[in-house]
Amino acid sequence: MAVYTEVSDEALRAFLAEYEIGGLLAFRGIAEGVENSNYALRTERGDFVLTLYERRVDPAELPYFLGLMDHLARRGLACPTPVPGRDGVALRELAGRPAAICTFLEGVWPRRVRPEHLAPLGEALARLHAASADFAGSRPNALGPSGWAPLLEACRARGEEVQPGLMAQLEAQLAAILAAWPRPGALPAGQIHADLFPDNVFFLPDAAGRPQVSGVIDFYFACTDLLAYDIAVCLNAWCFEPDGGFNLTKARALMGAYQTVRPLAAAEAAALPVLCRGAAIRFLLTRLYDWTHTPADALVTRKDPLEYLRKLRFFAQVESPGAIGA
Ligand SMILES: Nc1ncnc2c1ncn2[C@@H]1O[C@H](COP(=O)(O)OP(=O)(O)OP(=O)(O)O)[C@@H](O)[C@H]1O
Ligand SMILES: N[C@@H](CCO)C(=O)O
Repeated sequence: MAVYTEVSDEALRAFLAEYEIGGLLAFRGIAEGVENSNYALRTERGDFVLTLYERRVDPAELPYFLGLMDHLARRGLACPTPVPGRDGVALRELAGRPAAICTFLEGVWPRRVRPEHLAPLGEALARLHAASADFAGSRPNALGPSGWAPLLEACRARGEEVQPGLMAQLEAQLAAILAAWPRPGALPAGQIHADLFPDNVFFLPDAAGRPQVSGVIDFYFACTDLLAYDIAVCLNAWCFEPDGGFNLTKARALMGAYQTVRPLAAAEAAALPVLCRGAAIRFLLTRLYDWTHTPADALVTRKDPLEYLRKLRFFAQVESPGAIGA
């Protein structure tokens, strides 16, 4: 489910008349994703994705997201490129919602992550960081360290229903993470994706059958924060096996390929364990919030918060960055 706003054939044709992308041949709602309404469009000029921005996206932040995608695409990163209308404006309105059309990216995201995915992922992430170095915009990370305590409070009333004792554990973990968090200015910062999970990275095989990144999507959590925090998000999202075990081979492949493009400073490598704990508690808390605030019969699939409690515990006992591939 991710078509909250229905668009009639007629309204879409009128909307497309504002663009120079040819006449509409076909369109369909895209079921994946939970935040926004997405439609795949085929026009006389090719394939596109139409997004109508829904409740959780602040319209004032859309110029940052679209500007960043445009900037990265111009620098050769395979990410959706916002398509402007005839008047040069990409952010428009359709069916009462802010809306934009972006280029369609080929490829599929890995349902099962294999070690071969990690090097192309690491290289793509480092290229994203390098390519955004001269991007002029900025956006504070609303889901960064200063947002975690308020999120925890918002979960307090019902968090214990998920697991008894959970809130006390999270409080202790959060206090330890915040105490060890890098001071402002201590590590390189820039534009980060901040949600680079497997379902946001498309792959296609090269001539030898090896997976290559064909697209990075969903920049709607992107923000200005520590670059190494993006690596920490990936270590959480890509390097654990279904049985809960941490896969060091995957982590090393990710880190090694990242560093062929942007070598980590010693301070970044040293901070990686606490950044991983921070990333784990971020996804734990947003999942816990959704779990405790979304009715069980809602159309949206709730994600398991406890998966991230296990990851948080793993990273809390890591003693050296080498144990997680740095
Ligand atoms: N530019 C694109 N090219 C090809 N497919 C795309 C593109 N953008 C989105 N999609 C498809 O739409 C689906 C949903 O997109 P996306 O992940 O951005 O949704 P969302 O609802 O905004 O975010 P979330 O994943 O956070 O719920 C993707 O899984 C993908 O199948
Ligand atoms: N990727 C996130 C959802 C969007 O932030 C998760 O798996 O919890």
